[in-house]
Amino acid sequence: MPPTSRRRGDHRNRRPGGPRNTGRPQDLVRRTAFDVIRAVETRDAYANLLLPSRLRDRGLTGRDAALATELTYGTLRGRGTYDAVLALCSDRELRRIDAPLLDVLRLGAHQILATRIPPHAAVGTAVELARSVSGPGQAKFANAVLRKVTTRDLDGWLAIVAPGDADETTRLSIAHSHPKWIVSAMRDALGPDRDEIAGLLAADNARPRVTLVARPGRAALEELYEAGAEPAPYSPYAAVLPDGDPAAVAAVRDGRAAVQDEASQLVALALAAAPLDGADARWADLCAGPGGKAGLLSAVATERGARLLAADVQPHRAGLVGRAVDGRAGVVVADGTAPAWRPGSFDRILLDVPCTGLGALRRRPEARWRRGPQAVAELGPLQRSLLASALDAVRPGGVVAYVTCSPHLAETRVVVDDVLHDRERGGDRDGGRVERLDAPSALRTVAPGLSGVGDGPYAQFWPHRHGTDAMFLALLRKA
Ligand SMILES: C[S@@+](CC[C@H](N)C(=O)[O-])C[C@H]1O[C@@H](n2cnc3c(N)ncnc32)[C@H](O)[C@@H]1O
Repeated sequence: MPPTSRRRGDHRNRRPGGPRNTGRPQDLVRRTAFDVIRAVETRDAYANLLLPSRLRDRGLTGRDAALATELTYGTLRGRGTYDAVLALCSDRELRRIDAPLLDVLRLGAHQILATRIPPHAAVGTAVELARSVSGPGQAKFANAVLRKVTTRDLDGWLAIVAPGDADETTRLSIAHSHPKWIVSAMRDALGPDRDEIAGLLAADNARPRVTLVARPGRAALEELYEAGAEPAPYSPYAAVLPDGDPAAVAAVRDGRAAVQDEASQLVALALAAAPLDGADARWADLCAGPGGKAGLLSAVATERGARLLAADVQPHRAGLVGRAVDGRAGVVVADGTAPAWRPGSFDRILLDVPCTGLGALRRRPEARWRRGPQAVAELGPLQRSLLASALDAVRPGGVVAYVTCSPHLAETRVVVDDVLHDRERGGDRDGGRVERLDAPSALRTVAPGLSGVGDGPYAQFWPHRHGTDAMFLALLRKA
């Protein structure tokens, strides 16, 4: 299949010289990376969802697929650093360069500065791509810019674009390719450990290991080990797949196991382990789509004689939850802020609210550029409303786990503290007192070796400490 499908006779928007498939796999690899990068920019596509289908469509497998993946992810992640370098190497301001050509330059800069591809090959293939995308004149321009990039290695460029005497936020932002607002937010979230910020930002740029969950009662860890997985450090149901395709593991294909970050497993397991007096049969997951945590929680609930109700406001995502729980939970399309259930209906509730996803930057390479700080403010009212509703929906003595895949304080402790403060003041809801349980202790009951998640009552995972996403957990018991 050609790199870019085009209807026969459709010459609209055709640029001089391309696109064309020369038949060389290396061209197809770079063209595939480029097309995914463009789709991320122009169609708000997600690289981790689009890339696998593009690889399949173009028949790229093995080393070619691995290279296309590295080039796509690396270019998207490193954009902040590469743009700073390209700005010095171009006699045109970056904002005056056509967006597709700028992406070719970023792809070239990534190959020159962060891969073992020989510089002349990186420049040559990028210039060919520029010719195909933008025409011969722009190819000359790309050649001039990228040849300048080859004059230094990455450290040499960093000494110029992110010098030691620059303001710290700017320096970290360029050196680790994170927008400045995220650097500031991460440093605030680290609090007293703020000197770990460089390690955290570096961890965001590292390829995450693939962690699997063996859903209890449905798959055993031994089955995953036999398929090449290795023991994982924390979760009793986790295994790490060092290489290979998770879809090649039979248990994953059957839905008895799944790809799931260890911190995501542990927050669900901590909810299940939180101390509770009285009835313990009705569990709920009020923001369940696409069903990762519901898949685990429903399996644990089934083993414990409890039943999970999993809800999501989006029908499509509720459908995915149905696949993950495979009959072990009720699944409904419901708005968690306007619940169809009566107050006090549940003994345990998982509330994994929509958030900026700043805790999962390792797995979503484009996410850091997609949203600005206003996204945090926009999500705040929904997060507060969902938590207030969840506290209404849990019975007195029951427990709510408030979870985010973001360490941003305005999405984590500030939301919890605000909602509890409102309830204490009487608010317009039932006003019952809420106790903050010690989340790190609850986590240690399921992962005894776990440390570094904070002194409580809240718990915060960190990629640079735990090799997991930066999940936040608050465990709240209604009096
Ligand atoms: C962070 S995701 C949950 C991830 C999920 N727990 C998992 O482990 O796979 C948040 C989910 O909340 C859903 N959501 C957003 N607003 C909601 C609302 N008002 N009521 C219920 N679900 C909502 C979104 O559709 C999304 O699927």
